[in-house]
Amino acid sequence: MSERNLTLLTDLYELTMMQGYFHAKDANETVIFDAFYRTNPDGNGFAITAGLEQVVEYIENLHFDKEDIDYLRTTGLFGEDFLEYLSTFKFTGDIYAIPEGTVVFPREPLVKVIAPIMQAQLVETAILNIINHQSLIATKTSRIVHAARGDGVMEFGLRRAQGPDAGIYGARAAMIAGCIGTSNVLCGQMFDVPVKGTHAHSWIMSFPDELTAFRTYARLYPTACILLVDTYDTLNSGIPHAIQVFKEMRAEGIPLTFYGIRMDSGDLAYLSKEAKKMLDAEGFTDAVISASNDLDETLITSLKNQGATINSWGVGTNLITSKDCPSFGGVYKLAAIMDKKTGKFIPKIKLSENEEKITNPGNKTTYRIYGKDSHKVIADIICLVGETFNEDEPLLLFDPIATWKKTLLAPGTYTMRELPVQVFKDGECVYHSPKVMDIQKYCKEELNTLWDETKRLVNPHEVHVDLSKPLWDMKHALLDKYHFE
Ligand SMILES: Nc1ncnc2c1ncn2[C@@H]1O[C@H](COP(=O)(O)OP(=O)(O)OP(=O)(O)O)[C@@H](O)[C@H]1O
Ligand SMILES: O=P(O)(O)OC[C@H]1O[C@H](OP(=O)(O)OP(=O)(O)O)[C@H](O)[C@@H]1O
Ligand SMILES: O=C(O)c1cccnc1
Repeated sequence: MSERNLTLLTDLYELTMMQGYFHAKDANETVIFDAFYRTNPDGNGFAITAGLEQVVEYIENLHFDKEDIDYLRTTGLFGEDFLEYLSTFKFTGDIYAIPEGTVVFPREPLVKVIAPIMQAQLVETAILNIINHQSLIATKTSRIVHAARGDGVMEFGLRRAQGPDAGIYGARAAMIAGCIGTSNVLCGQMFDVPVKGTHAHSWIMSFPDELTAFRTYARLYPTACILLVDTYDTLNSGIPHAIQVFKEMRAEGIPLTFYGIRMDSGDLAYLSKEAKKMLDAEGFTDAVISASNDLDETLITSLKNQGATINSWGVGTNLITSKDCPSFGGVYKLAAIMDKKTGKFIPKIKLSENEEKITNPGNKTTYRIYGKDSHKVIADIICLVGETFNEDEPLLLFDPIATWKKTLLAPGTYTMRELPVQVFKDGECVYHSPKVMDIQKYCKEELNTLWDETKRLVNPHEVHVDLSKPLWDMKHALLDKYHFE
């Protein structure tokens, strides 16, 4: 997969603009673009950024093959001199990004591209496509995992994903955000993540009777024996038959290490409580009681509140498609253009009637501020590259819109961490993507830095993302300039 050439995975306008820059402008003009999003998906209090490894692969493989150029010629839009230029095209710029699995908030540059304008423009679409998709699924998964309150959540969505890529990379994002395994075997192979599963109704239906189906499965997979109990009658047939098989295994001295039932229909709260009683009565107190059937964070929360005894969750459709929030609104905006004479960046701003949509200009970075004792996030601050902070001095934070709202952090009460890292330098990758399970561990630590109030699923407490005074001043100088011009 890493060999895939995704160079033409772009919107046509990126290429027509590129050709325009090639002819009409200095094609080597260095610019800065920021990829960021404006609103957390699903009304969540944060997002989890994901997809950087695939962005790195995309940038590393960026080149126009002969077939790509031949195809572009057929559109009739591009001149031979431009097509000739494309034949030697490669990415030569710098990229900074917030590592995968990090908790992020609106307006923070997740990826910053500093490159000649033709290169920086071309990569817009693919970067957004990759980051938007995986960050969406990672954020959705973190909500589902949160609702499960420590129970394992398995990703079962491949059959319902919007095509193979959404299945593979969605499962990757789900693993980053805390699933304990995926049913997607290709994802397991590609990213070295645990693959897990039970069996389908067809297994039961293919045998003359349920008991024989269960016995056969138990003999084949005694150490991972989760039996699907709802094919015929959960309480009167499925669970009694499962118990009978577990008893037989016990009598034969087969260790019951990981065993239990899965329910895929009916009232999961009622059925799980009944199942627990029946299993406990026979001494199977540690049996797994797993459930699936169009689950999501709301249903899992409801089932928990109803006292369901489910301790393992299989979630497919609603997770892999992020069904109730199908897009992550990441955008890619020009933030600065380098003045060739001075080598300094000239900040650029996109105006809007909607204050939230006015972009933050300049060459920026983001710092996270933590309470020194609590180690929890206090706020984030977007500032200009080169600004320095001293944790032994007071730090004044102010709301960038309602500027009278201020917080003064006393010296020694807070710590700061810069979020983005350098990923490409002069076109060379200088970043090593961690393994997915290591990103999952890091993501868990990240979630631990949030107060519960920010993690709640409905009306979470908002973490403020402020601007430093120099950035705020720069932004407002530009706003004044455009207002008066
Ligand atoms: N106690 C419960 N409280 C809230 N929702 C539940 C409860 N039990 C099940 N559900 C959810 O209700 C939805 C419909 O469940 P239902 O029992 O109707 O499944 P079903 O679609 O009839 O089953 P089948 O797969 O056999 O068609 C599913 O999303 C399921 O997860
Ligand atoms: O419900 P989801 O969250 O999407 O989880 C995946 C579903 O896929 C399987 O069902 P199957 O495809 O056999 O269809 P079913 O819904 O009719 O059981 C499984 O039994 C789950 O119900
Ligand atoms: O292994 C399972 O139980 C499974 C896998 C995919 C979809 N539904 C269930």
